[in-house]
Amino acid sequence: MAIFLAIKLDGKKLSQKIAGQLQQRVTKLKARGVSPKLAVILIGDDPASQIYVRNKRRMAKKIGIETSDLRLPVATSEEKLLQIIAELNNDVTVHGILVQLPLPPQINEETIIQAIDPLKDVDGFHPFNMGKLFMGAPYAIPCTPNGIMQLLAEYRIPLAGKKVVIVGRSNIVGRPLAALMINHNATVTVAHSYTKNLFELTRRADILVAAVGKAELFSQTAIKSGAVVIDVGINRNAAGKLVGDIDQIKVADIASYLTPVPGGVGPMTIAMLMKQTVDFAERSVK
Ligand SMILES: Nc1nc(=O)c2c([nH]1)NC[C@@H]1CN(c3ccc(C(=O)N[C@@H](CCC(=O)O)C(=O)O)cc3)C=[N+]21
Repeated sequence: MAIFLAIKLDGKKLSQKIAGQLQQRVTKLKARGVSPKLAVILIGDDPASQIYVRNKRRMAKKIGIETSDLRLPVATSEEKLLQIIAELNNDVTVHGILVQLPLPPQINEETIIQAIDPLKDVDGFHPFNMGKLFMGAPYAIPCTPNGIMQLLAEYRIPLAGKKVVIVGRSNIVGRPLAALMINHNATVTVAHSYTKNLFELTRRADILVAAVGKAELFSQTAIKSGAVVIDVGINRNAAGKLVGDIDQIKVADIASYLTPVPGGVGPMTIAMLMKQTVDFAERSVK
């Protein structure tokens, strides 16, 4: 039996390298009188969103991107949020707008996403941007899928003709990642909660992406020897420890490459958010 000791796909390290490159671009922009600015709106206290906000602010500071974090009470009305978005859309000093998901039940997610100016939509969730992405001509790209693609490129992992299985069909990860993988000539299968014989399917993947939010769901029997494994999950296990959707210790013995949790996809999501903000700021002066 072939025993691989998986090579770590180090998102933390790559995110720091990207931060260094962005720092230089920001310096140039500032010399031209443009200070890249990202506006973040957080409603309520979703735990994953809290981690995101904290790490985001830290990386923005390091790069020199201005952030304005707006924390609103859980009871905020849809009307109020729409009014704030309209102000940010019209504010020429703001280059990127991000509304943290999930939203409380009184606010319609689709209405909010459609209210954001597509040209300031750093998440890439607006139907304009999703449509462009699915047509193979993206403008803004959702940050987590983009981070995964950058990580695979950094480690020179080929995609053309590869069997990619994505587990999870969310608008944030699964669907846009499927579009990106198709654009890179992979053969893509998207699995979800109705998929039958899930592990039989995942065992055939050259590249497996787990984005279901179930602590350590995938172990050795779910993975082909030598597969590339991407763990998008952020879960707490019974002991309260931060774990992914992959049983990391067991899968490290058979995968060829594996993203750790933490330090894999998470930091790449933030790096891509920063990159997209700088991209938008540069486009505003070109
Ligand atoms: N509109 C919107 N866009 C999002 O992209 C979005 C969102 N809403 N809502 C919440 C989720 C969650 N999310 C995370 C991103 C990075 C880390 C992250 O930095 N993870 C570190 C955690 C390290 C630590 O524990 O501090 C890591 O994996 O290494 C976590 C969570 C983005 N999301």
